[in-house]
Amino acid sequence: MLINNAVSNVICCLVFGDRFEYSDDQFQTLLKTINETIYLEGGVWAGKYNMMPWVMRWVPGPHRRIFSGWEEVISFIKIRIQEHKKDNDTSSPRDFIDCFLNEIEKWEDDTRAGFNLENLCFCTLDLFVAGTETTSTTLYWGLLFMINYPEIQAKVQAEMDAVVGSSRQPSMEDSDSMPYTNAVIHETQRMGNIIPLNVFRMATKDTEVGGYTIPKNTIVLGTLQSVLFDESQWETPHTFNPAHFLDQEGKFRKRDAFLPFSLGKRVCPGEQLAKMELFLFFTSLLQRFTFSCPPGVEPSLDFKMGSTHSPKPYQLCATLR
Ligand code: HEM
Repeated sequence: MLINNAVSNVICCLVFGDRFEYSDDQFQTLLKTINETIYLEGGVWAGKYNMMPWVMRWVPGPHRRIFSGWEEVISFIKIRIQEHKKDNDTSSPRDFIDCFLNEIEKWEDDTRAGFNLENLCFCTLDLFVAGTETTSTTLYWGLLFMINYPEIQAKVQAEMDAVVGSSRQPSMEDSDSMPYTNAVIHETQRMGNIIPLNVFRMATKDTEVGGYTIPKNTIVLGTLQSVLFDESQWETPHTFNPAHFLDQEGKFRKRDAFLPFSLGKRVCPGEQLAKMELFLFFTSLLQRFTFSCPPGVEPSLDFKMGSTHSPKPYQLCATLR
């Protein structure tokens, strides 16, 4: 929960202009709701609902919690928007909501521009949820890989000690001097494969792709798992191997098949922010702590599959370095 809250605070500052304390029970409950709802959305009950909504609407089951879950998050956002409306100073926007409110005012005569309160609510929801869940889940994978592969963790820490030391915090400027750590973070994203099926999209017009015709309104899934584990692209696709991102001299190398953020027009708009967060959180944690399995517990890479592919809850020991 601490990592989830810390990560969420980054996007909360940008969107709501505020962070939430680790002791804020209401916010902790909201994070749990987001977590559970995203899990349920990828489950079998949600699948049944999508196939037969006219029947499933009346059938009891966990799929009903998906609706109440999002209602809870939307209510939270609506309250924040109302608060912003009360004290928004158009000459000095504080955050995403203020900027959007200014655009609503600017475009009030043109309804086609799309700047209205409903869109503000759903754009805020997208940024808040996407910015919270994905980066947290990637960090859970990162720490899980570190307790499964302590020798890799030791190499990251050795690089950290040489480049950053222990008296200051790591910064993005250190990133280029830390190829091994960068390779480990990239390999975490590849093997963590947190959005294997990508986000569902729909063809807006008849389209030709690779000789196939995709009629208008067809739902399209550009699966990311197929590239992240492509046997023609990766030397050891099913093994956690930071060398995938290192050349002969140990320098960082980019790979064409590294597409956890997808690509094209709908590529993740949070890619750059997420990359910064992953580097800063991961390095700050490994600078201060060594992570290991609790005594008597066998390390495992068990996962659960909802809308995201995430590790099953696990315990770990954090020993101060
Ligand atoms: C490790 C972290 C992240 C991963 C792996 C990730 C991955 C993705 C992927 C695969 C998509 C779908 C792209 C497509 O449809 O082709 C997406 C969409 C999106 N992401 Fe991220 N994301 C991450 C972090 C973030 C962050 C921090 C934000 C917040 C700024 C964010 C905001 C969004 C939004 C708003 C969309 C929907 C964009 C649209 O509908 O056009 N993501 N992300």
